[in-house]
Amino acid sequence: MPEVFEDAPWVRKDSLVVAHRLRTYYTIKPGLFAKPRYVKAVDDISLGIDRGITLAVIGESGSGKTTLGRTLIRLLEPISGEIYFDGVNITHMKEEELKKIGFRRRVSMVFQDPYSSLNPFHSIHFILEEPLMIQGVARDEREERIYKALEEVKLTPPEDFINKYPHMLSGGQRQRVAIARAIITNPDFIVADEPVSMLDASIRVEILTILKDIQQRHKMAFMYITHDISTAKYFSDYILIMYAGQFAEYGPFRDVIKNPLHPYAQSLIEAIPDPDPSNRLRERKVAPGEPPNLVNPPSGCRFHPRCPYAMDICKRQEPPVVEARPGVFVKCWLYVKR
Ligand SMILES: Nc1ncnc2c1ncn2[C@@H]1O[C@H](COP(=O)(O)OP(=O)(O)OP(=O)(O)O)[C@@H](O)[C@H]1O
Repeated sequence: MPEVFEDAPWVRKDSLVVAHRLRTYYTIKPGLFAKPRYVKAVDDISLGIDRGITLAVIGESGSGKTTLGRTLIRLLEPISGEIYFDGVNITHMKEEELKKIGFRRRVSMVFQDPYSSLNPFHSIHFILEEPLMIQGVARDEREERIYKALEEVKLTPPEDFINKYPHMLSGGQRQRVAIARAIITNPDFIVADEPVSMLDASIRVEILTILKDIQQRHKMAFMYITHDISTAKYFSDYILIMYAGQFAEYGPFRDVIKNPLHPYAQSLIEAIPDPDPSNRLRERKVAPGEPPNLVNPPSGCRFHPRCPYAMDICKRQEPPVVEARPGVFVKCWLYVKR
């Protein structure tokens, strides 16, 4: 049996990407002499992602998904907890060390906005060549890899695209270039942060299919961040539902979607549009109210002010994470045997 963390038994220690009790806070200084305050954007998250596996991270806007993704690839430094990548503790490594161990080559990110993520003054050729030059890849090999990456994202024939500039491409084509740039260094782990939310609905599936094909062909670990569960179904193996910077529910994707346990997960999943027209008038329970302020989150369970099942203990004490069904972990007092 692979070893798991005793206090986070859903996380295998030998996964490619491991986060253990991760906390990332932003510091805000309201004035020169005022005491700093902290936005608890990621507050005690543990997860593991294996090679060839996609974890969908779902939650409302402001729930800490982007902060989590950026922390895992060390664009941010956590204030506590640990991050392991391929067995190496990278939690507080300096940039030079991260480069030295090849971490920067082995991870990459696809951002939400294909309009601002590509430098408008650089040609597609340069955008794709730059990461390879930084790595010291020889010229002939660079050309070969640029062509291959464009073919992988189905921008073919590549000659039609390499000399173009981002403004000459559609939103979908730009996002394909962003994906090509993300995969050109052959990473082992990709964080895709809402990669299709700014694209026209008609091309979302196409882009998601490209991502899925690439992820499977190269057996990458993949983190797909979205607030839209219906897009995650295209390729997610596991799902982590976050609420207000914290863990709500984790488990196999289909299992959780079919039978969510956390009241927040239930309200999110109930809110997915139903393709069956006969169900369109069915009432859907979306949790009323707003997500909390993460500077001063509610006591106890952070979801209690919006929870239809809130009990006294939920207001007073933070719930532990328990295995409510085999393989499905929930941070909710409803499932704690007392
Ligand atoms: N640089 C920053 N400084 C201070 N607070 C920040 C910063 N970036 C994000 N936050 C806050 O941290 C919390 C989590 O934000 P984050 O962007 O990680 O959430 P998210 O779930 O990805 O939301 P979205 O889907 O809107 O991007 C929010 O309250 C946000 O306002």
